[in-house]
Amino acid sequence: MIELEGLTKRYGDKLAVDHLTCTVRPGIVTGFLGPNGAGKSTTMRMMLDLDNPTSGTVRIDGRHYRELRDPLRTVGALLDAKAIHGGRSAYNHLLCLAQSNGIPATRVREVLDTVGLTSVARKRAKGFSLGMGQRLGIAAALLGDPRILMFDEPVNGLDPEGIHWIRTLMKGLAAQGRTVFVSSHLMSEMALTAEHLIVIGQGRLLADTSMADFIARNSKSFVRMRSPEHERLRDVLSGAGITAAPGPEGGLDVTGEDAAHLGELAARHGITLHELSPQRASLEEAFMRLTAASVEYHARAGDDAPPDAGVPGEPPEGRPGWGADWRGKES
Ligand SMILES: Nc1ncnc2c1ncn2[C@@H]1O[C@H](COP(=O)(O)OP(=O)(O)OP(=O)(O)O)[C@@H](O)[C@H]1O
Repeated sequence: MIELEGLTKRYGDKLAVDHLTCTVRPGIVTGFLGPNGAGKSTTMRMMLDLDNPTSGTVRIDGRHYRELRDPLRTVGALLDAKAIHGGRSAYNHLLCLAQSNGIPATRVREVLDTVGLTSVARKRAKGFSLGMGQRLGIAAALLGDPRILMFDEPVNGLDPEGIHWIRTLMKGLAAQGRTVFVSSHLMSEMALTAEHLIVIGQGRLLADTSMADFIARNSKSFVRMRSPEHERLRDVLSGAGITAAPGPEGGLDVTGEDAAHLGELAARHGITLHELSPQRASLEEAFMRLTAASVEYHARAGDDAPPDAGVPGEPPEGRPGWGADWRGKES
């Protein structure tokens, strides 16, 4: 378990991490999300005692990192896969780590095998691809067979097979009762991997909740209906007190009603439906809604607008509708 209490880091005027209090629990994969510059890496560095907090504490299984007798056997971390001695072979890199931490050399072969680098174990790390470097970093994190694992952007540079492999690995480690804490910008991947989420923006805690709850709270779902009898369908819905917003390709988007009820209503009036599909928001949409106000680096010309958040006729809370600025100027 990792416990943060009032964790704060200030760099000059910049408050990189702002009174962060949360707990990363064992037995599940916890995702760590935040826009660029939100303070994720700074938080992870402080967790590993690589950076001193300005105030607040981090406890690893109840202790400060520097009080751990065998840190590598307690916490394994992948922070920066490029932080290796390029002239050393993968085997020697891991052997050095093992020897300086009282870990038997036999473990080096085991972790090389786990990450699929056995065939290149004697090759110098500087010739490794990005994905191979990530695998070597993961091997180093696993070396001490630790109860707690932290991965900063572990899927960076991995191909689809590699991404699938690390997802399975992380879920397997969590299923063994370990604490697994992982940051990633790949939302679709995070949605498949993490059960719990900690989301920060400008150093502050924005959410600490289950994946399902996070998506449900930060997005709205609706039902998309399409019919060759568009006008009749709209009249029937309206007659039943149901408001439908125009959707793409002549569809009608209805919020606040379940698909079965809408289907039955259409059937009672003999209306043919070509589409009756519940639309669930994705983690990416929910994340962009929640963090819109705390994004530090915006792209120009509105490229920071969220994708169609799927909420008919309604802009994300706290921000104008996409194109509102342009429409305002035109009128
Ligand atoms: N050594 C440093 N000196 C000064 N400012 C720093 C330092 N390290 C980080 N920062 C600032 O602190 C803030 C948080 O940075 P951090 O790298 O922790 O964010 P992040 O969430 O990991 O971002 P990304 O997703 O882009 O990796 C940023 O504004 C960054 O510029």
